[in-house]
Amino acid sequence: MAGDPEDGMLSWDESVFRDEHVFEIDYVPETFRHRESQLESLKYALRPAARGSRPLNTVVRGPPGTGKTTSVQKLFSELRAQTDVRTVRVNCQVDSTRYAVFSRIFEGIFDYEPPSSGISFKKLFGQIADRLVEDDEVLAVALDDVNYLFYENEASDALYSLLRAHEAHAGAKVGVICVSSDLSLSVIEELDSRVQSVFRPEEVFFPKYDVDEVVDILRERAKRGFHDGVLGATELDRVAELTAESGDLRVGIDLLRRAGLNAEMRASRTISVEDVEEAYEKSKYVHLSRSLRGLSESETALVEVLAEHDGEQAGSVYEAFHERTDLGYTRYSEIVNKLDQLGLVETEYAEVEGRGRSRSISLAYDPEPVLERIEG
Ligand SMILES: Nc1ncnc2c1ncn2[C@@H]1O[C@H](COP(=O)(O)OP(=O)(O)OP(=O)(O)O)[C@@H](O)[C@H]1O
Repeated sequence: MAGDPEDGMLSWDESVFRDEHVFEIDYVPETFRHRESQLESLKYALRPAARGSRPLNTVVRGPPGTGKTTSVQKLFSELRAQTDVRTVRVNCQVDSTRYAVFSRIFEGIFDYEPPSSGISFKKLFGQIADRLVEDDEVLAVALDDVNYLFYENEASDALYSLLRAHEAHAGAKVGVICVSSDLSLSVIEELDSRVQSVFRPEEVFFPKYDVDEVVDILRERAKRGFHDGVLGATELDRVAELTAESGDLRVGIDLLRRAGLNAEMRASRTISVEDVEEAYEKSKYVHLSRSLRGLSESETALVEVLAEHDGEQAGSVYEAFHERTDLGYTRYSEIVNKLDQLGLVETEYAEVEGRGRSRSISLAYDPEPVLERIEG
């Protein structure tokens, strides 16, 4: 009977979870191992700020889910706790224009949002810089997922303003950490030459974790999140194997949570390999879900049209897109480029008899999981 501790079954008031929150996306882990050298390099770049000087600009690159954001957040919170350095992290997936980036910085410095209308960029920028000079404070800005600024063609303008802050406003000390998870993007080369001439960043690379590192990190997480004995070594190894396939630690964390829920569904006190395998059917799409969440309405519309017209000619895709959104070919092409850079679609130029070169577009995923996530 359920509830009898002898039969390994969970009763209603029991759970496999000690603390389910540790498997949530925004949880900042207490233990953060295997990123020692990257943290050292970032500290080196930020150290001048602690002395009241401008920090070194830095470009951080690495595939998704390799601890880039967590590293920056850890160091920023240390700086806030121990120094007067101002730190602002901007999520460029959400704030993907120069104006939006500076609005977020304004909010970070003044603790309230800038007026939503009628304030020019110049004024916004001026108020931020004046405040820094007045308070004699150094500002460290992390442009997280900076690749999104590139997709919107806003990266050069945003960086140019940040990098030249001290010229436009004497005494303003600003350093920038650009974080990119798009390895096909060479951050420095893609910037305008006027930006390149003032941008000589330190570079820090975050490689994928190997299987042993994943086991080590997830074991710790499981210890905090599950009760003793819930996750065995074999099951943990399977989770790590599946995680290392993509290299994204988020997959592993999501796997642990879902496998735990599956075990509870069976009213079992322990997670089985089947619970893990079943969980993977959903967890393997963690990256897809994240990419879809950051899309605008018209970008989502194109993904949806592609999923519905899977395998059809580019021409009919454009027509269906135009019908749904009323947008023209130029905007359509721009969106295709962005989805391509995000890895959501694959494009290929091919000779079409009698019509010259044309671009074929296909989804990088099966249509069903894509549609499920858009509709859900
Ligand atoms: N060394 C580590 N120890 C413990 N947890 C980690 C470690 N590295 C990453 N994580 C966890 O993995 C998840 C993803 O990490 P993070 O967001 O820092 O990755 P990222 O490289 O910034 O990813 P993206 O480029 O997709 O934004 C987070 O939940 C974080 O807590």
